[in-house]
Amino acid sequence: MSASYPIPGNKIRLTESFDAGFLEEPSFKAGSLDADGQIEQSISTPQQNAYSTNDQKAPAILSIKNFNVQAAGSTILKNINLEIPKGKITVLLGPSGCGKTTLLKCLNRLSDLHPSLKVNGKILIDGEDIFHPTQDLTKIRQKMGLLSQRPFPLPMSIYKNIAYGLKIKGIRDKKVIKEKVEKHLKDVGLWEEVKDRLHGPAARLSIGQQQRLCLARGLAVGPEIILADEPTSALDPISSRKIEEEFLRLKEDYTLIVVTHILRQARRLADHIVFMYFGEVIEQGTPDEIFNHPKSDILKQYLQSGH
Ligand SMILES: Nc1ncnc2c1ncn2[C@@H]1O[C@H](COP(=O)(O)OP(=O)(O)OP(=O)(O)O)[C@@H](O)[C@H]1O
Repeated sequence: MSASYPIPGNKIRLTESFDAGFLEEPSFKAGSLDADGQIEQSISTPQQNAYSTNDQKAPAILSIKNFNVQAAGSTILKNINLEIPKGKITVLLGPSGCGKTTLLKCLNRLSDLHPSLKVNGKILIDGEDIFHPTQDLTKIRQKMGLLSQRPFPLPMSIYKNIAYGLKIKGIRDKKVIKEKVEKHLKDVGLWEEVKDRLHGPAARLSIGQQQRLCLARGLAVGPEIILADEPTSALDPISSRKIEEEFLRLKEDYTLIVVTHILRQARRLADHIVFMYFGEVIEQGTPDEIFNHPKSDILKQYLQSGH
């Protein structure tokens, strides 16, 4: 894969776990920080702080204000100011290592799992700062569920995977659980495919089906916002399109923030696109603004590279 723009250093992978329903991953392991300071590079293009020229009527569900993340003296995210519109799909776009995943994981405070990350600034949901010391972390994570790159169904039946999410929400009534299992499987377009084997192991589903199951389990927790980190990267094209279709339907009831570096996926999904580079927001706007009228040279180069 060649690119005509410098790719940010990316020697550390994030593979941490999340306790509230969307995924159960192996525990976090951090390697050494890229020492060459590339991510300290400053971008000359000014950041646009308002979200979209065309989306300005959509209320913001999430406000990110003067938000910075540092690790070992290097800047990973620099002065991020974003308003995430409610009931829309916001896509975080940018080359590998530009900080998309870090930003996504700060939104539901998975950053807490990385003592090396120093965070400052504010992320407001319903007017409350999620980093305030008195915040209830469980509530934050219930509001914002994360769907990861690869599906991690729990080692139990399809039915129990969803029931697990419902139990996190405090639902115990068996009749209600049964109804909601069906509802959430329908929400993700999986019901017809699994209704005759609900008590079979989730692990026997295809990877694409497992990803939709994890999405359904996350929905059962009752989030307002769905965070998705390259949710189709492990899937074949047909399964990927199914996830995209479900996302487009889900935005009627939820706000989605999706990390991708697949340009065509961003075009298909996004109401609003945030282009990031070296830890900064370079440009943001509607797909038409970003793809047909890019302003900054770096975005133009990125689009030309086809990544
Ligand atoms: N816990 C951490 N400690 C130190 N550095 C980190 C940590 N987490 C991420 N980084 C660094 O921050 C930078 C941004 O990483 P991040 O995973 O957010 O980028 P990304 O845009 O999501 O990349 P990709 O598309 O490859 O997933 C990288 O250089 C990465 O090495």
